[in-house]
Amino acid sequence: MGSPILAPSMLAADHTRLAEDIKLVEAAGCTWLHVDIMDGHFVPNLTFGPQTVADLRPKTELFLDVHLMLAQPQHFVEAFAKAGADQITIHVEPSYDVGACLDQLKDLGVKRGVVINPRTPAEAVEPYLREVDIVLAMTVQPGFGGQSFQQDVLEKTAQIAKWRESLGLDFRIEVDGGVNAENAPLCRAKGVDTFVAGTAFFKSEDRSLFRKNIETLD
Ligand SMILES: O=C(CO)[C@@H](O)[C@H](O)COP(=O)(O)O
Repeated sequence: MGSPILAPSMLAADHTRLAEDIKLVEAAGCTWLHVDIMDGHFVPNLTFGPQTVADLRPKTELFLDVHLMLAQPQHFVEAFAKAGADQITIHVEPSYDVGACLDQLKDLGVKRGVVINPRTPAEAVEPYLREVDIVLAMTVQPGFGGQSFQQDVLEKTAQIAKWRESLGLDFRIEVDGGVNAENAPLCRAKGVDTFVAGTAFFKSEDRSLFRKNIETLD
């Protein structure tokens, strides 16, 4: 299991002043930024496009963890990779060739991962474990920030962590949705090493302490 990393979610930032809010992420000592891309089809909301990522790229050295919540991600991975994403994650639920899209990501030279929704079984990511840098288990139904953490998802992270160990792999396991300082230790105990937090990070009175609390979990 990797050392814990906090990835603040840009969804919870002020969308009219993203560059300034990213400085809050940097000032807290974070090294990652989670960027949610929504298409209004796979999820009932809209967020950012490749241009947003391209405009942010020269303004920060944060590792851009771009989560594509798209019905047809294969048509957009190149644009986001060229815009400067460091890592791109794609959902397994929509109808498209996930393996081929992971191949596209490899050719584009970015880190790559697969994502499952709360009600999608862990077995859905099993075929891809040897290829990915990260598996993201959503702890809320994707589409909106500020929802309640679904603790039963941790049974899946524990299963995925078992596969990671038995196969001798070193991909990261990430959770996203309702993550806070209270539930992060529970996640850690179930194999999680990457913690996305939107509301809990941006609303925190001491963001630096919030980061330290996550990134010093055993
Ligand atoms: O992908 C999503 C929501 O779909 C998340 O990344 C949220 O941005 C997390 O926000 P909080 O639940 O931490 O407020």
